[in-house]
Amino acid sequence: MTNPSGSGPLRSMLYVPGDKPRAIEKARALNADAVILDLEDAVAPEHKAQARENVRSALLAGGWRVPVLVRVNGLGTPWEHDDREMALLSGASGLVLPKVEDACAAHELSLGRPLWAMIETPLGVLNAPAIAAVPGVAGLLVGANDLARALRTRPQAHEQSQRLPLLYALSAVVLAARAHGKLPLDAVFNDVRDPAGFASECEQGRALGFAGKTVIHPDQIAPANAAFGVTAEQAQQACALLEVWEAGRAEGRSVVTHGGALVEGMHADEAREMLTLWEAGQDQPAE
Ligand SMILES: CC(C)(COP(=O)(O)OP(=O)(O)OC[C@H]1O[C@@H](n2cnc3c(N)ncnc32)[C@H](O)[C@@H]1OP(=O)(O)O)[C@@H](O)C(=O)NCCC(=O)NCCSC(=O)C[C@H](O)C(=O)O
Ligand SMILES: [Mg+2]
Repeated sequence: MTNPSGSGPLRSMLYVPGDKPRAIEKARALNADAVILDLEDAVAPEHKAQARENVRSALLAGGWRVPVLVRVNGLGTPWEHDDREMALLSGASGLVLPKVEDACAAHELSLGRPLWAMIETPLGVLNAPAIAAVPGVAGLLVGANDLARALRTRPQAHEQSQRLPLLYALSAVVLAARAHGKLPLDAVFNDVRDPAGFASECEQGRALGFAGKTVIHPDQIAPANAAFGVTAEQAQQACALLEVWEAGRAEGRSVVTHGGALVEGMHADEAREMLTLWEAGQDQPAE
């Protein structure tokens, strides 16, 4: 799925701690489809002010190839006002607001810049449809660490069943976002030294309907881009399906078969969407 604040895909969104200037500089050359400069949970209270200045400098310096969002501290914290002002005045592509629990919070921060609402509390999940409906909200990001903590679930204890304790919430976020034409982005995978686990979680996220994945380490970018992107083979299959579909339509048919399987209008739409994503992916630098 493509990015509402730009034209590219949003297969991967990389969190970068605002208090790590080296990581911020490194992020410029990485192939994530968007970068989130984080002022919230990755930054200790005593480093908040310095992190805000680092992020301000990085934004004002410019030269970013992809949208750069700022995750501000939450409403009601001592830092939220200064974070928000800095992000808006320094040219951030959008804001990420943590722990959004209702539509009012999203309205409050909807200031003409795309807003990405994090759903990471039980109330946030229950109110996700109203939050997604706020016009300035571009998408919903799942915060599975905070959510698991708040729900007292243990997703890791269910490795074989793949996030079973969170499945209801994950699907609720996808449903809410999709119902309002917004983008759902899957949660981070904490173990940066477990590529197999990460790939498997990406596959699950894609199957659930997420448009992409939030990531925390450079090594997670390429696998996320692959999992949420379109392969050359898939693009070829989409072209072949569309050929069969168009030929059927020219004969006045609205149902055809391709490789023995039913093809209707929604399958043709899906194939067109895949080709759009494929073409957008071709504009990105090679992995
Ligand atoms: C997870 C990490 C702490 C791992 O750090 P470390 O072991 O030091 O990583 P490496 O030594 O493998 O790093 C290799 C090089 O890559 C750079 N690097 C690492 N991470 C990033 C990054 N995110 N962006 C850019 N560059 C990065 C290092 O600087 C090394 O470079 P070099 O020095 O040139 O060799 C660490 O990866 C990290 O801090 N990740 C981000 C953590 C974060 O942002 N957390 C907050 C967002 S997630 C969240 O809050 C969850 C959500 O809210 C929820 O509730 O679930
Ligand atoms: Mg969180």
